[in-house]
Amino acid sequence: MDPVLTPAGVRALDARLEGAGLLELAMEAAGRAVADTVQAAYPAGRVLLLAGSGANGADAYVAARHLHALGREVEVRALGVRHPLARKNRLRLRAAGVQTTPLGTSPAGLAALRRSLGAADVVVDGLLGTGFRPPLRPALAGVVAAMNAAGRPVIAVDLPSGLDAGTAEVNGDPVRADLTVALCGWKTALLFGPAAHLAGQVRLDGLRLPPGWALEGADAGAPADAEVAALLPVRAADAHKGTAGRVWIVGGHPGTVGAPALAGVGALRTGAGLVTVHSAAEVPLVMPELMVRRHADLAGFLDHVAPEDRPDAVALGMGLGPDAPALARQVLAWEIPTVLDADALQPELAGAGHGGCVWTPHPGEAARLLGAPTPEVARDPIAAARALQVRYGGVVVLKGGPSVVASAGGVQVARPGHPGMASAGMGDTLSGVIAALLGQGLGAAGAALAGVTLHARAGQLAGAAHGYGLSATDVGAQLGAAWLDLTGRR
Ligand SMILES: NC(=O)C1=CN([C@@H]2O[C@H](COP(=O)(O)OP(=O)(O)OC[C@H]3O[C@@H](n4cnc5c(N)ncnc54)[C@H](OP(=O)(O)O)[C@@H]3O)[C@@H](O)[C@H]2O)[C@@H](O)CC1
Ligand SMILES: Nc1ncnc2c1ncn2[C@@H]1O[C@H](COP(=O)(O)OP(=O)(O)O)[C@@H](O)[C@H]1O
Repeated sequence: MDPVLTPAGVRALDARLEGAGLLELAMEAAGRAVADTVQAAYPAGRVLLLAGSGANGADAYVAARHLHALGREVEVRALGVRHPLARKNRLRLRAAGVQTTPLGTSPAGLAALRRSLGAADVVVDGLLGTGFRPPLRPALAGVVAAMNAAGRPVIAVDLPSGLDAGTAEVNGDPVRADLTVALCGWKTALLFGPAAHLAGQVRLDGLRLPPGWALEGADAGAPADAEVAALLPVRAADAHKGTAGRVWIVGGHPGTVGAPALAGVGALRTGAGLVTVHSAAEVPLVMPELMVRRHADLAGFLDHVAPEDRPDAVALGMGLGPDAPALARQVLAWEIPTVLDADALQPELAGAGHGGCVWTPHPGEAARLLGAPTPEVARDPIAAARALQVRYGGVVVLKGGPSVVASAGGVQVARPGHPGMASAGMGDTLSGVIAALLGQGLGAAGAALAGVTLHARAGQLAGAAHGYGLSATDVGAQLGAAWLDLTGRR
């Protein structure tokens, strides 16, 4: 599990590393990782490294030393040093034979910088990392503008300078990186929204930490594929449809009858043994394996389901219309594993969740549930998911690219899917996927995390064939392959 760290989490980790005498080693590993990335991605040509005065700059000095040792032509332009390890690593760099040039911010200094940028084949941005507090001071804004105008490939150390690590929002005009080497953990800015677009391709590297060190102070965890795969059920050879999970989909309303059908496909393709769609509307039979039942009085039907006839899991709300909250209350009273989606995501259900339920809002629905503007949700999806979980109970999946799963046990950020998934019906499929996993015995948090991961993987597989023409049906068709892929059996 990789940690997702806030700036405060980084400071706490810093203090811990320093206390253990490991900070210098962490910096050495960080700089080396940056140098290796430069070498792998841009193996030839002149490297310009820009070093700030804090530890981010120190990492750049270390990277310069390693690149020099690899035989690369390096130029280092640096601000004054404030951090003791920046001073130490600058001395080491000089001792290794590389002189540094002051990074001036006056018109003459910027002109010199532009000449250096013009002569560089790749630029390393080690100006500002997690110690940056917005807004960017005007003196450095000129430096960043020159970097962006130069059009050279940029590799950022930890995060692009001018990005506030703790938010997905972009203020001002930060460095636009092609690659970012994240150190010791992910940051919100590297994962979500417009901030993440500025980081380019992100790879996590640096010092291997003792287990739990970074996670202890982390805002969230980002699980590896193997950790998610371990959650998936393994079916006995003599399993039958009655033991593989009986799932009900409750949704559909005139005009939105496709939504429950897509959820049904999602459930079938995620291994549910028996899937029945219950609707007040006429739902199309998109797969003959689905059972579809139309009810003139859906509430009355739910009222009269005997406990022994209830399914193993329910997904409710997809295209269900205005009666969704009342119907949700009926099903929640059964206290069986339940996914609540779309029309069931209403503020009046605050506090109605139980330990077996999963709420699956997208940012707009999350904003409605929190009574907050959507940009506030988008700014910090981890905080929003956590707030939703506290208010609604159970487990919350805040959907997006990537999705966040919040439970009483903590918050996890799943792997992202494919941008082609930004199309109608994708969330409906996901609700069926999660319900199928609940029906196969996973707990709510496990089903939510495994569900969004399978769904995202299926999106990637289908996206490779369909690009932006991706449809929820295409994603549904790849769910089985995604399962095999995630478990390494493909
Ligand atoms: N444990 C880990 O994860 C490890 C982390 N490591 C590294 O440490 C980095 C964090 O280092 P850090 O804390 O020294 O801060 P950093 O990002 O260099 O910035 C500080 C400088 O920014 C300046 N500054 C601030 N705001 C500004 C503004 N608005 N506009 C302009 N300037 C502004 C501020 O200036 P001052 O206020 O001092 O004048 C100060 O000089 C992290 O990103 C990673 O690279 C690795 O070494 C390995 C282990
Ligand atoms: N750009 C993207 N990258 C990755 N996944 C995405 C992206 N856009 C949307 N998704 C995924 O697609 C689904 C969209 O859900 P939702 O908006 O509820 O769709 P609908 O209501 O039309 O069914 C979510 O699971 C989300 O994670």
